[in-house]
Amino acid sequence: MSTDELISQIRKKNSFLCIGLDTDLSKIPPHLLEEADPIFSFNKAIVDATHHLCVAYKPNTAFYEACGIKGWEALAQTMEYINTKYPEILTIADAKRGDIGNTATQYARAFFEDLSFDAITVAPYMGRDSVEPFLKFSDKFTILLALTSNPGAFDFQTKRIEGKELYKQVLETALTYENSEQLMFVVGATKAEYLKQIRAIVPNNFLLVPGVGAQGGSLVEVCRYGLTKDIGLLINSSRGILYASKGKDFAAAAREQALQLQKAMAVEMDKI
Ligand SMILES: O=C(O)c1cc(=O)[nH]c(=O)n1[C@@H]1O[C@H](COP(=O)(O)O)[C@@H](O)[C@H]1O
Repeated sequence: MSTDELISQIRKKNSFLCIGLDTDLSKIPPHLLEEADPIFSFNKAIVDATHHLCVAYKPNTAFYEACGIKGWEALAQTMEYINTKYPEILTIADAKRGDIGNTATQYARAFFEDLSFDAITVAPYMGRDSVEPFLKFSDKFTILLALTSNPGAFDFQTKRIEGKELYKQVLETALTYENSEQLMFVVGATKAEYLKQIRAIVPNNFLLVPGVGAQGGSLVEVCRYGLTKDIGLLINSSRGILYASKGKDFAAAAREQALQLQKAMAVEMDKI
């Protein structure tokens, strides 16, 4: 998927919502546990109930890997379902990979070729040769962690090295990578006050912003400095949507939560 196609989907749906498919067997409605593949059944119901309100789905691979082969199969089935039934929707593998070049190439093949994801989250710590193998896939996005939503973000990311915060150096250096126009950056919604400075460094790249809802980030605050004339934002919510109800109405409850976020996004888009 190209950036232009993503922007056109956002304008069509009046939404820049990304729904995180962090499917946790201990949190899904108990009646689904009787099904042959509870993870896929849950994801299918969530996707069918919310696809018109969002432009991206982001399965976090940890939740699938934790279930072994069955989890991996459920992830593959979920991807096949979304890509077949809703091909216009961006799919993000939240895998947070990062390794030396030849290994990075295998990660890229696993998620872009085998599972047909449109994008993957990548940790920048190992530098250029660990990121560029992902960027070689021309129709795919590589989403680099810049300033994350968790408290531990202050351990390293905001520390100054030679006078400049590490997350700023990540942004600036990543822009020198080959095919950097295919980069997006992760900025936590809990760090909204940093967005003005971040936008000054990366005015054009999309930002993936997790941390609204369960982690306490504010959508309005994120939009204040993050939104650009070409939108430039994907705001993610996982638990706040997926687990709105543990009853048989879980998909309708998820749709309602997604609708509230979509409506708030439409208001923000009207301001630009
Ligand atoms: O890369 C991510 O998606 C990510 C980066 C970050 O800084 N913070 C963060 O919460 N995430 C992911 O975004 C999702 C947030 O989930 P909720 O807090 O339930 O909405 C989880 O899958 C996290 O792993």
